[in-house]
Amino acid sequence: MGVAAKIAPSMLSSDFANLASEAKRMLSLGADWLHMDIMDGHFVPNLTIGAPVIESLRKHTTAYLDCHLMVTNPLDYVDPMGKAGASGFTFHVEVSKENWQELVQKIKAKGMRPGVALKPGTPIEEVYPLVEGEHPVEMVLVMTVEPGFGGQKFMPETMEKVRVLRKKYPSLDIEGITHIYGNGQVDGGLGPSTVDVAASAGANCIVAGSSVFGASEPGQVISLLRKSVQGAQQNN
Ligand SMILES: O=C(CO)[C@@H](O)[C@H](O)COP(=O)(O)O
Repeated sequence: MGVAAKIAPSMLSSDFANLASEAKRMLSLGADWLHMDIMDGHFVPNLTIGAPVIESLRKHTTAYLDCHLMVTNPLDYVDPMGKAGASGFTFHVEVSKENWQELVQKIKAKGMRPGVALKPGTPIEEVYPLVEGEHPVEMVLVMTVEPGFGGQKFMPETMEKVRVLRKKYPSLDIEGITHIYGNGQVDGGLGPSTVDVAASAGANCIVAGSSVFGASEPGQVISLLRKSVQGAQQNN
């Protein structure tokens, strides 16, 4: 049995004017996590939400808020995001080469779960020290599109990274160890037609925005994504 499947609708594709009700709708349809895309208009060419919005949403839900920080200076966001009630804090390896150890320790001290993300062009080797460090990250987010926007085309070539990651860290599939090394998460362009590829490569956390929010029956998409992860784990 593999690491538990986590289906995380990307709230970037929701109606931001009705964020609390959109969040509740997703949870009632079976979502495990809510994926929150924090963008600073600098690390990526788009500007979305920050700690004040997380704080507002937190008043309406106890759900796991899986925050993906697409920002140039993640360290500046640790305190505000912790105070706001973020659950997971995933920063980008490309901007954290010098200070990831400090970052991880501060994220944990604020009661959040640290994760590291990498862009499609970043070699997977760059996250190894963070997974194996004295203070390890608990999730690796493999971007399957260039960060910045929802609704982009899935890049299948990124799947090799997921495969390598699963092979290198077989303990990822052992329950309990999960909470030390955590999950392999994939983000971007994932919908019913691409999830099987990601799931069979070893991803167990599935972030999907446009395919969930754009569906006439989003609950069916969430359950299909989950079945894909569970099916792939049974076949491995
Ligand atoms: O991080 C990002 C984009 O930068 C993602 O969270 C996307 O927003 C996922 O949305 P879809 O690709 O599924 O529409």
